[in-house]
Amino acid sequence: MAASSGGKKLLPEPSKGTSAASAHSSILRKSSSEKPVTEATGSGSKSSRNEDLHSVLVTSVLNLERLDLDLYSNEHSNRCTFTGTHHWVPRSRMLFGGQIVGQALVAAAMSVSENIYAHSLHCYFVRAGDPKVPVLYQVDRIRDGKSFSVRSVKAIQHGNPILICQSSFQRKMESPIHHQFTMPVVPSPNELLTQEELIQKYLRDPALTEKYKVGLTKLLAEEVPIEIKPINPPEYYRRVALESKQHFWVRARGYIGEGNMKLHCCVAAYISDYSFLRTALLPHFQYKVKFMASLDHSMWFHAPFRSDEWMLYECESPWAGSCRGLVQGRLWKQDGVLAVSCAQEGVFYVKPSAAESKL
Ligand SMILES: CC(C)(COP(=O)([O-])OP(=O)([O-])OC[C@H]1O[C@@H](n2cnc3c(N)ncnc32)[C@H](O)[C@@H]1OP(=O)([O-])[O-])[C@@H](O)C(=O)NCCC(=O)NCCSC(=O)C[C@@](C)(O)CC(=O)[O-]
Repeated sequence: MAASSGGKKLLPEPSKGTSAASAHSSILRKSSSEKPVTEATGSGSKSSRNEDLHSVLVTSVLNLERLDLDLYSNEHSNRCTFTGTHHWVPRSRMLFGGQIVGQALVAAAMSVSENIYAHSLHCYFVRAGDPKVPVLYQVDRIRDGKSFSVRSVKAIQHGNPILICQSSFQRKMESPIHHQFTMPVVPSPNELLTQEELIQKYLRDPALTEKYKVGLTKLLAEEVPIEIKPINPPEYYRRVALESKQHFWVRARGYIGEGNMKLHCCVAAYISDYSFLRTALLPHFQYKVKFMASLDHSMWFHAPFRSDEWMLYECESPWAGSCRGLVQGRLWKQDGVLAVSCAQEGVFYVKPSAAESKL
């Protein structure tokens, strides 16, 4: 059940001084009781996706259990992970950064009132997360002002912080000052293959070497809870220096439903870390990664969006050096509205790669 784990309803904590009764409904509960939504266009046509399907990101990966005031655990979603509902754990075997960021935002959002929304977050990944044990999320209520509230969340494992995340929430406010860049012109999602279809296409290449067949088959077996449609994906076997830019359409698998902006922000936090850092590696095909990890992750939420509808993820890396790389991203709605901006720095330790062809 999206709204509870172990039977406990996940209610945002009553802000101090107000009774639990006035606490707002869980940031998860609304989505599970919502009627299935029609497709992205909202055209009222019957959804072409399975209407009983809930996004696994909502029903487990971002589903926290309340242990005490401002203290949560992801044990339930971890249990799901260990009961075979596999969630994406990167090949680096560290706990996926996007999952910890998304869960930290869920925990922070449960401590603020319903009528204010996340507008930014800034995190540091200070230790590698252990996918084999639960994560505790400790929320510190830094300040509640008239228009803004600030929270600090510590994600803890084995008694040590693995992530520190500051987030800020704002009451809805209108302003005459507004501008945004123009969305890049790219093929629409229905003109493109999914990541899985692309891998199937590569695997049908009779000239592909066994080694790459094994790697691609492993990639295909990963149950990534995100649907991805790369735009102009590099030819898998071509070994050329590419510009440090990539675009792909992304959306959460399954539906989440209208109107639960806090939840869509948490899902976008998960999605934004997928393949983000690799943008900085695109020009450097002649090196093989020995170790790679995100050091920090920042997001700014500009306008309402649906993380279960196709969004264009525009990623670029303006700089890399000193074993670090900076990546910046923009999530665009299909109607051209800039919904989210992201930035992240990562650490890379590399070695020259053997100049073997994949064919
Ligand atoms: C970032 C650190 C590691 C810094 O912490 P630190 O203590 O300064 O770490 P370090 O620089 O001393 O070395 C850490 C490890 O890097 C390797 N290493 C070290 N130097 C070299 C070298 N010259 N050449 C090759 N390898 C090297 C080596 O394995 C070493 O491990 P150790 O030997 O100490 O057990 C720490 O703060 C940390 O682990 N933070 C958490 C990072 C994290 O978990 N990020 C989120 C997950 S990563 C992610 O989700 C993105 C990803 C990976 O999925 C991207 C993607 O897949 O697309």
